[in-house]
Amino acid sequence: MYGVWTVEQIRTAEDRLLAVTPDGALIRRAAFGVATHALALLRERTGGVAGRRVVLLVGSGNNGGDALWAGYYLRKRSVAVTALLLRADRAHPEGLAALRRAGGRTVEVPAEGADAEALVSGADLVVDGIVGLSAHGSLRGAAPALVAAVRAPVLAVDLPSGVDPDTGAVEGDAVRASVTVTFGGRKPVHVLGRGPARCGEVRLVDLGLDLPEPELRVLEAADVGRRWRMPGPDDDKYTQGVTGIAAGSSTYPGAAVLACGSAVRATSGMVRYAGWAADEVRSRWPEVVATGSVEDAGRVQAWVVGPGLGTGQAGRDVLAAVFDDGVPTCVDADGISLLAKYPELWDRRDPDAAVVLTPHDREFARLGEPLGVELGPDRVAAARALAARTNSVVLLKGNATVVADQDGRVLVNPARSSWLATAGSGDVLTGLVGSLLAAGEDPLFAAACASWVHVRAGELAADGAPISAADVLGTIPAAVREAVLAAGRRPPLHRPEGATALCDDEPRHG
Ligand SMILES: NC(=O)C1=CN([C@@H]2O[C@H](COP(=O)(O)OP(=O)(O)OC[C@H]3O[C@@H](n4cnc5c(N)ncnc54)[C@H](O)[C@@H]3O)[C@@H](O)[C@H]2O)[C@@H](O)CC1
Ligand SMILES: [K+]
Repeated sequence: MYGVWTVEQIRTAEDRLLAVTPDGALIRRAAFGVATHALALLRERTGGVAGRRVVLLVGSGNNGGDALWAGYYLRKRSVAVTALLLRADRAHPEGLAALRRAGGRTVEVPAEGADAEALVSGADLVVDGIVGLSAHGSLRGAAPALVAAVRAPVLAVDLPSGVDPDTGAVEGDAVRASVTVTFGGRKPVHVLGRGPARCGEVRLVDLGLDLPEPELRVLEAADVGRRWRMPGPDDDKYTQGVTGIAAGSSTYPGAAVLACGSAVRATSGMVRYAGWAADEVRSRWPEVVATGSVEDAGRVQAWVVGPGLGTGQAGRDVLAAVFDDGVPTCVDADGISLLAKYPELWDRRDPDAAVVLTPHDREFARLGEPLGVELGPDRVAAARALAARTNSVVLLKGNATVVADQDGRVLVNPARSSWLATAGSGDVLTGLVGSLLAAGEDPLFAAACASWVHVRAGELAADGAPISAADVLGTIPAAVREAVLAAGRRPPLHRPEGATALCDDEPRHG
């Protein structure tokens, strides 16, 4: 798990450190880190560094100062450095002097006697020091044309210019980097919105900042693997948590089949189905105990309700019956629309039983609007507000998934590809959330671990080509296995000490 700090948190910590460090020491520390990563990139892409052409795009603040100082360090390694000054009158004076002293070339933009765009397109590496933490809005002035002329990999200083530091939003022209070198701690731009796609690989340079509790956290494979419920020698199908799925209809049986399948694949606990698609579920997943109604379903430790349920009276009755059961519940899709349409359903909910809501943007708006919660560009704030207002965990789907709980804790799962944007994908996610809730997981982590496995299973299934939601079901065990192994956990085979451990569903020989 790693932390993500807001721009304000980082600035406060930087100011405290600046007050007790010699003038310019911090910026040189940051710039040295940039230069180190730039050298590695050059070596990787061109096989060397001496004589390679690096162009610095330099804006008016300390971000440009970082780039200029990095240029100074690159000159020490005989790199040919040209700084394009977008605001020559406001370029960082010490950085500029240092680069010139070391033999770097500086060109004012618009360039006199030099074609700035040609310089950019002839570079082996471009360093983006246009704007950093003080950025507002998209690229402007000469910057868009220069950025469009780039042919080489871009190393972004702190963040890709043009991307909003606190939300990752991109509203116009913005840099697309191969590598982003950031300082002190990761910021929201590195994990939210369009940020991850624009940042490329994010590398962190330690500045020795004394940081508070992070605003957001990101789960990694090992965090998910540490929490995943694995059967022990005393477990049976009931003790691992029974997941109930109330989804699908005669019109939409697929939602039921997918949600059941994902719960079946995610844990070895039992799965019950209640609804109008019992025949379809049984024929696809014989291990599911399928009945026609929630009342007949038998005991479950958590419910999934909503996908394919419809938004009429019949769906309303199903949601009411699920709430009456008083167990942790994941409400998705039509379930969310039902809550928006029949707000009195909230009264049926046991306030002590966790609810996880998994809306996409339109469902969020439908539910949030009457409650006075708007979905603006700050998706973290929106998810937090809806979680507090509904006393629930809110998993807001999107390019980055934001999971917030009623206490203000937030976990983010940045997307690494977009293959999961396919029909039925949400049903798979819901089944995962339900199975983790049934296993007794903390609802915030149930939602976030489900999202991690969902994204990873999608990546494994896609492997560079389009996939169906059913394909994602197939790779859930591989994603779980990856997480469990990353956590260094022994798969549950109960083999004698010293024997090679295999996961249960790996082929065994001999
Ligand atoms: N505070 C510190 O000691 C440290 C700061 N560091 C660097 O300093 C950066 C922050 O520097 P600054 O606060 O000076 O500000 P920036 O360099 O981020 O921005 C400078 C100015 O650019 C202008 N600007 C805003 N949006 C723009 C846009 N879209 N296009 C063009 N210009 C725009 C604004 O007038 C802004 O004040 C960090 O991102 C980091 O790179 C690092 O050197 C680490 C240490
Ligand atoms: K930048």
